Amino acid sequence: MKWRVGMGFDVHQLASGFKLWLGGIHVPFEKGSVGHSDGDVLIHAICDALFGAANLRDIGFHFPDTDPALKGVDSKVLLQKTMHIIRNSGYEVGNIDSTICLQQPKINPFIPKMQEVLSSVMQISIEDISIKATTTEKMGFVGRGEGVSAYAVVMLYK
Ligand SMILES: Nc1ccn([C@@H]2O[C@H](COP(=O)(O)O)[C@@H](O)[C@H]2O)c(=O)n1
Ligand SMILES: C[C@@]1(CO)OP(=O)(O)OP(=O)(O)OC[C@H]1O
Repeated sequence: MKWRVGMGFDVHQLASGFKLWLGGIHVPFEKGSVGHSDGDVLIHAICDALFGAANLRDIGFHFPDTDPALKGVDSKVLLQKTMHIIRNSGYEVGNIDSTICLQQPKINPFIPKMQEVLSSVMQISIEDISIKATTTEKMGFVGRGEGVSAYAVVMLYK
């Protein structure tokens, strides 16, 4: 069996008047993520980790932020399309580990639902999807509440 690792990282600005989408679910908060899409930073990091592991460029290559058809798109649709590309290349997902960097709100209570939604979209087991969270102890752009970032690591096999 051939195993390949990939990593993904993404950042989105947080601003009032936008919804906070994370891991495919809406997290109630006074600010939301700004993006060409719905700004789901965790899904974007996972897509980049998947593309990276398969050496298939990145999310912006496949889904350009200049494409008017993608304005406001649900990132779950992008993840579904990404999985299609990955499976068409002969790969299956081993497991995912990820970390969301967000000063507030606390997202631990939402993680089981995110795992459930991502499992359904990606057609992989919940047990293979790890989601963690950290603040940055009030330092930097995340700590000041100006943005949210996410890291993801994916193992693929074929
Ligand atoms: N947005 C967040 C950030 C963190 N958590 C949880 O709190 C723990 C402590 O965070 P520190 O940044 O102070 O280390 C962290 O391990 C997470 O379990 C969270 O739920 N949501
Ligand atoms: C998802 C895409 C496409 O709608 O747009 P954004 O929501 O701006 O997200 P980003 O992670 O900056 O880049 C990937 C884009 O191509």
